[in-house]
Amino acid sequence: MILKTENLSHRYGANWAIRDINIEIADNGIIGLLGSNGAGKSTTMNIICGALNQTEGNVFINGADIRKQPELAKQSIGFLPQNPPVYLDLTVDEYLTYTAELRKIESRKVKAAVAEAKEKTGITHFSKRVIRNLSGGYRQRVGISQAIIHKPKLVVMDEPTNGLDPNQLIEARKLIREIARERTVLLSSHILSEIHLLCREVIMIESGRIIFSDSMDAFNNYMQPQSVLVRFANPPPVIELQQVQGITRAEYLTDKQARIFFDGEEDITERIIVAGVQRDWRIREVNLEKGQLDDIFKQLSTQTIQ
Ligand SMILES: Nc1ncnc2c1ncn2[C@@H]1O[C@H](COP(=O)(O)OP(=O)(O)OP(=O)(O)O)[C@@H](O)[C@H]1O
Repeated sequence: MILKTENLSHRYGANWAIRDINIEIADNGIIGLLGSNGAGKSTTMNIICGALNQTEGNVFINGADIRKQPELAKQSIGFLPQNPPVYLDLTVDEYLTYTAELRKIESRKVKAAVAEAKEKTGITHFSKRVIRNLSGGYRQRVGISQAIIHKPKLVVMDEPTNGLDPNQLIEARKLIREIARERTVLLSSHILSEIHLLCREVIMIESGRIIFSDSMDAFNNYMQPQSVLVRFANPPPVIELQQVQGITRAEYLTDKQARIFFDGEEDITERIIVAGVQRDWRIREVNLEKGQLDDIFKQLSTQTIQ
């Protein structure tokens, strides 16, 4: 097991930020920690990485208890915090050499480790550049370099794609995917589509509790289309629409356009069109509505389905 948390709970003063977070990750790939601002993502990640002491519960990294065997546990984990801890006045080489030493990499192996981390993140050509003079995207790559310099089995990244411009975003996703080929990446985001793009599994956290934890495929089941927007030139009454097999409910949004809800019928558009032709509804437009990501987010946030 690469990561296991047992009933992880933390409070700041009197307020619980997270309660009973249980996570088990056994395989390589990208796992997403999804939650809105203040849901408890950073708290969870900081504890997993040993940067914050939990109030209750346990964290095991590759079998080692982060509290009882911190050095052993930290050999298997790399961390990219929300604000990467890069020293702006150091060059890339100086900074990575320093982090390699912090990671207790043997001195004769430091140079090779720095070179490899730079190569993996595509920053070799900036080796002598002072970090202050790098763009945000490249500073972040330096942050990722320090997170992988000791070749950990698990890399934790707190909102790694936040604040990047569209080009940097594409590059960052590519890099994260490459890094995850040989290890596990646990990354957080408050953006559903980001998790959707990158992750094999998703853990959703809201108000400090896990409300969903399963594969991205299982999550996608919540995004099956459930409604269809239909525009008619000759709109029928709702009651007539509801006579079509599979339609559970219908409502008019304008005098010509209706939102029609259906239940598990894959060929619903065909049925509507056939009925429309038979009954002269004169259908002008049919659009399947996939459950909006934000709707699912709200739906899951208000019910516990784990
Ligand atoms: N140092 C702190 N002292 C007191 N309360 C805190 C502290 N850090 C976080 N909190 C509170 O704990 C809760 C969880 O915060 P956390 O930063 O873990 O959430 P998050 O999901 O990472 O959100 P964000 O994306 O905004 O960082 C929030 O209610 C937050 O206000």
